[in-house]
Amino acid sequence: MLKVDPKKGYIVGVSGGPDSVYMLNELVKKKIPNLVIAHVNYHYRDDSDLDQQLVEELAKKHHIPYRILEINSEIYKTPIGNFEAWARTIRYDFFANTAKEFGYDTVMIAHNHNDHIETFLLQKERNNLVNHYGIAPKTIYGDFKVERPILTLNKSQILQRLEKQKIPYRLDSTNVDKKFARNRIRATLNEEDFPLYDQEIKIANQNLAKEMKAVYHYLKTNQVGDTLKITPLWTQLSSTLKTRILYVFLQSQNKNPAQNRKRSLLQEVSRRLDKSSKNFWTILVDDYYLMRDYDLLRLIPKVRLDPRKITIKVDEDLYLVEEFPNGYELFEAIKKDGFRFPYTITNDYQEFKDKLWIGKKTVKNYFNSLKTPYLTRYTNGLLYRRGSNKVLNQGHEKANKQTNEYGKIIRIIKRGE
Ligand SMILES: Nc1ncnc2c1ncn2[C@@H]1O[C@H](COP(=O)(O)OP(=O)(O)OP(=O)(O)O)[C@@H](O)[C@H]1O
Repeated sequence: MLKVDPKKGYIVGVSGGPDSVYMLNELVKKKIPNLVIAHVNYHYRDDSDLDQQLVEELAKKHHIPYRILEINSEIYKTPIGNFEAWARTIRYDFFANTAKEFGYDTVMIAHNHNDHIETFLLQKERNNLVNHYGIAPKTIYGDFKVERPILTLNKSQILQRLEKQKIPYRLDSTNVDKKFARNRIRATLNEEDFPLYDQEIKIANQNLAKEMKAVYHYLKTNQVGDTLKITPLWTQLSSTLKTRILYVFLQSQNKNPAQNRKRSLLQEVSRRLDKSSKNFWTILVDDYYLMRDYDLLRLIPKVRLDPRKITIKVDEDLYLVEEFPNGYELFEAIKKDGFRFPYTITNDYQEFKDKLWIGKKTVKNYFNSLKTPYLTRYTNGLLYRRGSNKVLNQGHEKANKQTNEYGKIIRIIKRGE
């Protein structure tokens, strides 16, 4: 059992199954004073009340405060996509709330050695991109820590000890409905092979740590917020490293595509980045775009690129220029043109790149000659008068901080002050 600090307070996740009942019993034996038991009754199975009953009895017997979360079974009338993931979020959020209530910062969970090995084999089989192989003894969930004190104990050891000490438990409810793949792996697992797997996991995690060093080295010099620079060095990196750099880049921006989508998406991005002839492409992922913009890879919320077209008919509409990052430039262009309303403004680059002209060039050729970033092309507004194909502004200028200031002026004009 991992070290437990008797001066600290802990939330203990007890399902009523053998692992968590054993863990709780060990903590009681160690006389850890500040424990709180947390149990979720999902009401997913008919006998889940018996699990809750056992947990409550244990809490009362050992004089440990406890919190129960009961899920209303009505919720199962509408289908829940990924049950495991949903149940986990409910559980961890409840643990977090309980920890907050008691002013503690750590939750104890009873994953065992078998869970650890099974997880690793599943990760390997699925070729998952992960932050750690197997189950980590300590992790972070939001503001609190998750510790797994019995991670080195085999299931058989736990069952034997429970048997020996005549400690009652409920059949591990959480395992009954475990996914097919895990059950298949479980059925073929032999605890005698665990030392071999442990060695394999150790090496896998060591290699991962080395890889992460290279990843951070690249990101340190080439990532600025939601933008990743693709340097000439990129093509020389191994495909594994490229995939992982992209993975960590997305994670750093809280963009985490579902596991089954992740690898294929990152491979696709990596493949496209290697085709250096294309300066621009986008891939829509959920509510954001991954955009190649010359030597940059950008993450952009979808709404930012939505094409818009507005008309400015009178003075009172002038404030609408603020909808575009180059609002200041647009206002200046209207002023220079002598306020000859109506004007149209659009950021629909795709639609107008060959139809509108800036000087002697089409918008597309004009921007290409200046190597204007595609983000600018798709967000900045182009100003023209209806019936004319002549753009009255330059459109390639970066977003201007003065926009707001001019916005104020525009509002003042609007109010006629
Ligand atoms: N209904 C529950 N109430 C309280 N604690 C629970 C409950 N279900 C699970 N736990 C805690 O989580 C541990 C792991 O349970 P289980 O193996 O079902 O989780 P998992 O789905 O593999 O992983 P995760 O803990 O990340 O959800 C249990 O031993 C117990 O400590």
